[in-house]
Amino acid sequence: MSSPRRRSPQKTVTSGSSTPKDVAVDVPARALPEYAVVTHAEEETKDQKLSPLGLTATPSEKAVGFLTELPSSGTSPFDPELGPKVLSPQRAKSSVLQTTGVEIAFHQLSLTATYVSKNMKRKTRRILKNISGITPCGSCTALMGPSGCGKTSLLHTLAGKNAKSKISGHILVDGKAREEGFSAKIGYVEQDDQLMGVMSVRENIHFSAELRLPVSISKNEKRCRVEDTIELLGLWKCANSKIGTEMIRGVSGGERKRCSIAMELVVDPAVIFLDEPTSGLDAFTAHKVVEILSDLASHGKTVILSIHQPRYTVFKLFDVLMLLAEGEMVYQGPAAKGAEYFAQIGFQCEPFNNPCDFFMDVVCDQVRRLDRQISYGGSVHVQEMGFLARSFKNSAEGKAIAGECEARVLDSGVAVDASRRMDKHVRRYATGFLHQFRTISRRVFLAVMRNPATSIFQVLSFLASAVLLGAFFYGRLDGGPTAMQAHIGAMFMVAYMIIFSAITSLELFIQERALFVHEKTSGFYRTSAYFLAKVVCEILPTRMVPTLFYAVVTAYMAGLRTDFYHLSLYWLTLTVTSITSTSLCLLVSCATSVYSAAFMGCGAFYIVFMLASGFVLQADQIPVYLAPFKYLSFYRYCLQNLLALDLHNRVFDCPTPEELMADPTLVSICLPTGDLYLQSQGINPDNIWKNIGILAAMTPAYLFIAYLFLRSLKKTT
Ligand SMILES: Nc1ncnc2c1ncn2[C@@H]1O[C@H](COP(=O)(O)OP(=O)(O)OP(=O)(O)O)[C@@H](O)[C@H]1O
Repeated sequence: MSSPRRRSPQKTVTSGSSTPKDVAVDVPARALPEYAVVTHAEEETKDQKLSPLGLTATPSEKAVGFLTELPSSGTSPFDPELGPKVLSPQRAKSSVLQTTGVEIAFHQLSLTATYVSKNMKRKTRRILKNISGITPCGSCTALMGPSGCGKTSLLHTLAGKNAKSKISGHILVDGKAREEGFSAKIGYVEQDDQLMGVMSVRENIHFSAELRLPVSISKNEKRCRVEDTIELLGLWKCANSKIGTEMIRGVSGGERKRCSIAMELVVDPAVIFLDEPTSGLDAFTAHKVVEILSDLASHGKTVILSIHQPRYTVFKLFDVLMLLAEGEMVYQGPAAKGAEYFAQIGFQCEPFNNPCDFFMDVVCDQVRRLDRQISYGGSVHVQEMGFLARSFKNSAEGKAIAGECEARVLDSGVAVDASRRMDKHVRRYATGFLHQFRTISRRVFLAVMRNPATSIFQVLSFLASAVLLGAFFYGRLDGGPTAMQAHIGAMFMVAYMIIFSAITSLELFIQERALFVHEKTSGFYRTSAYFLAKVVCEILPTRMVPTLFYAVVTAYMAGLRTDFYHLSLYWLTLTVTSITSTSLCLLVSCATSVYSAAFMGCGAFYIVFMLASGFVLQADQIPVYLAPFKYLSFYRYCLQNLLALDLHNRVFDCPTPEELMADPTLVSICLPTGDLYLQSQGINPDNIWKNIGILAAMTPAYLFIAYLFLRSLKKTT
């Protein structure tokens, strides 16, 4: 695509196919939408319109001023389906459209991230540079700009989701500092849909309602809200369909996105933030999604979204456009007036060019030239650097916005930088710990049951390995001359399989990590409630039940002791070992989001614990500095128990020297009694409960460290 041509300032917009390319004519833009300035007197009439969602608009409190020029209603010239629909009056009273939006103003807002560079040096980077802006109440504001210009960072900052970066400047909500509990008033839709794949659309929305609506709202009312949201977003056809996972076919991309919006809308927020809600959607679906958002704005909600180069029919739906480049504001105002503004500063939009493509060409061209000059080591020409940002700052529009923002800050009396301190308190939970724990537990339990990887495959894989192990040792664990070696080998393998099978749990948490971070930062629940529910409803049952099958099958097939005492202690030892090794996996998966790193980390721990167990190398052969691992080795405690249970009071028929002479294949480790072997390894058969106690005590220690890691998980910006 060619670079946009910069010309001397003109106040007109070129238009029409018959107009020669470079001639400016005085006609209103051919494809720019008609805009109507809304006054309070007209508002009543405007609010009677039927929106594309089919709702009768509720009175909205549109701000007055240049930013309130809202698109007039009307059928899209491009899409006949977008015309008004007639609906029953009941739907006009949707329970999720009760809260009207708020105005968000930000003044001199800067964001500086600290990060560790490739050469391990601590560096800082200014992502947003002293920008000011206003998103009026009941408007649909689009943040546009090239990749990396700071759209997501601005969304995060306004939503109070920036946990690590340094923020300076002011953020005002309806002219006041963001108050405690601001997060309860907003909805934030991430770029990647954060939904529970094994749950249905309705269940996902219900989960959000259960946790984010106060307990004072009755269950019935919550259900009504869920149904209203489903109705409003046109999700009734797929309401009972699962979202979908790698193994379960689910709903379409557009339905997923609408479900994500529904999860936020169900709490009736005043503001909805959306990070690139159309990414990955086809043009028609993207249009439908933005149409819904625009409609929510016309019903009073404040909608702020980031978007990449939308097509014109989508662009027409935006009320306010904020164009960013390199962390600076290069245009802000009515979306329809963008082309006019750029013409004023010398960039002319060609006839039939999509204004969005044009804006992006202008901005990207500046960024490209900057990049080129920087990468060739040349100095950046002062005129070019920040030309667009400077032009906007000096323009009448830019000055008007800066003036408005400053006036709001002065009126509010909020001290400088107060917003950063306040960010720590914007999150407040709508429900208590017990309610959160119950609701999350229900979801975790359902997810475990519905996910074949945690339910049927888990049991089948334990059964399969038990049958295989049993088959190898079938008939070998008698009291014959070679049996002792077989007994030791069998116990060694049983412990090995139980410990290494825990690695399957790594993936489960890593997959859910982004969902957890989203829900945590959106104020769904406390980390502790989530963590406890995960341990009680996922880790415990998915380890206890399969190990029961494993214990029974291996004991009977291999010929271990199967009386109640021995079998139950055998199962208990395997269960606590499995839970402990799974806790270690959880710890590692909380510490890193990279699956291969977590796999290697866990594998390394298991190997070290095996080597330090005293069965591979004798205890006194382990280097002193590695000796502490002996005490942490759950492999050691598990194997000691398994051997004690199997070999204590067992007698072996060892070959005599004569028999060995006659049949050299009988050469093997053989002691006349199992107790002699236990003694040689320093295993006390009376320590079975002690070992189980030590294994059980390790679990909370690992879980506590995992919980601390989980608590520290935050957004990276
Ligand atoms: N924690 C951080 N440390 C260092 N740099 C960061 C951090 N967070 C964001 N950035 C950088 O800040 C810039 C803006 O990031 P941001 O995600 O806001 O851009 P964006 O406009 O949303 O991009 P895209 O459209 O590609 O999603 C990027 O160059 C990004 O690499």
